[in-house]
Amino acid sequence: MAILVTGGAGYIGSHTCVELLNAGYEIVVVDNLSNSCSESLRRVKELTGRDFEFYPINLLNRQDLESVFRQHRIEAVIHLAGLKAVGESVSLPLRYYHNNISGSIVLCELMQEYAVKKIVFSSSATVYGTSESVPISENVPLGATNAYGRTKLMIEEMMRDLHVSDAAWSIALLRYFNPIGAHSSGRLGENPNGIPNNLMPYITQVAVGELEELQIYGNDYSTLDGTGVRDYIHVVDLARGHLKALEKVMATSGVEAYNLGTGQGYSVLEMVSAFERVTGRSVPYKITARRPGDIGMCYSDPTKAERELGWVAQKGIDEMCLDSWRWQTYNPQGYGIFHYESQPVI
Ligand SMILES: NC(=O)c1ccc[n+]([C@@H]2O[C@H](COP(=O)([O-])OP(=O)(O)OC[C@H]3O[C@@H](n4cnc5c(N)ncnc54)[C@H](O)[C@@H]3O)[C@@H](O)[C@H]2O)c1
Ligand SMILES: O=c1ccn([C@@H]2O[C@H](COP(=O)(O)OP(=O)(O)O[C@H]3O[C@H](CO)[C@H](O)[C@H](O)[C@H]3O)[C@@H](O)[C@H]2O)c(=O)[nH]1
Repeated sequence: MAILVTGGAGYIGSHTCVELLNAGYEIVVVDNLSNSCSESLRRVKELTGRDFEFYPINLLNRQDLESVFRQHRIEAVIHLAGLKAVGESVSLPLRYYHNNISGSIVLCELMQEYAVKKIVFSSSATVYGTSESVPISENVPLGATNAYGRTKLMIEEMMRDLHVSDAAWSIALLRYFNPIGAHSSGRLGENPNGIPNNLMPYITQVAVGELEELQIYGNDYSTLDGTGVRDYIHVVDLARGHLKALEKVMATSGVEAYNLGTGQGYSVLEMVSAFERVTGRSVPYKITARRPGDIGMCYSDPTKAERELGWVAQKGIDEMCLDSWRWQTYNPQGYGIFHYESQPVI
């Protein structure tokens, strides 16, 4: 029996594969490499000393995906595959609805057909929309402010309806806060395409000299120093949260949402100074206008995950900064320029 990991070649997926393999699970990975490359999976194998099947397929291709269900006895699915760039989702909404929602529908249809009814889904704190009553717990009203966020909300709703239709479904909706950091080996990390949108990859690229300076989007929020506050979580802690959620969905049925965050908020300026302190590098910055759509403060109440999954984030901000920096310095070009067609078969 194996765990099917969709989007396993990506940032969070590759770290989750390492944790699954280290915990002794058999895995099967599917990923169309639209935002990743198979080098990450080669490194997952190297780091864990374990082998697994990888299928470079698109979830939207039902025949291809069905062949995976036919060839393997899948016990449960960890569904991370999806497009995630907020700005792009605003300009290309159909691409996001089609990829994320249709991909999830095809996956769930096949799961139903093959009687696999256990799934851990990558949702996001983005489903809390503009809610700023921190800390944010799972039961506050949901909303989304962009097409990407709406795909997450819709998939959550679709999965709830699946459980209404058949109580045997067992579903964990994991609402990630802000994943940063990298594997401590420096071999796996986030590999953004082009200029990063997110704070930590931008900071590391400034520190390494690839980008000139960080722009801090606004210092007039009602936070301790006026800059935006977020709940940064180490990607390895996040990956371990998937294992805890997996144990839960394997043991029970039902549908539950869980925040995966540390419960602690850090401002942009706090992040910059933590990074500078830990790495000894300076991060020049300038304060600019607020970024449209941003909120001032967002951090989790993670107590439900602790209570029901037995999961607590362990890694602090220093380790997050150091691991992000190690990844950046060891891999200045990320995984390099990889083209799916030219990849060796692994
Ligand atoms: N990184 C974050 O800040 C964050 C926050 C909240 C939620 N999430 C969600 O977590 C999941 C993983 O995020 P990530 O940061 O690892 O992103 P990522 O882009 O690194 O990984 C997603 C993977 O899914 C693959 N993929 C996309 N569409 C596919 C399709 N139709 N068929 C097969 N594979 C497909 C991509 O090639 C990529 O490898 C995503 O669903 C994302 O929306 C991420
Ligand atoms: O160059 C930058 C980048 C970011 N920021 C600031 O840094 C903080 C974090 O920004 P990120 O872009 O790293 O993260 P967000 O919280 O804006 O968004 C992320 O987390 C959300 C969930 O909370 C969604 O999942 C979303 O998809 C994901 O990108 C914000 O205050 C932002 O204004 C800057 O000042 N300069």
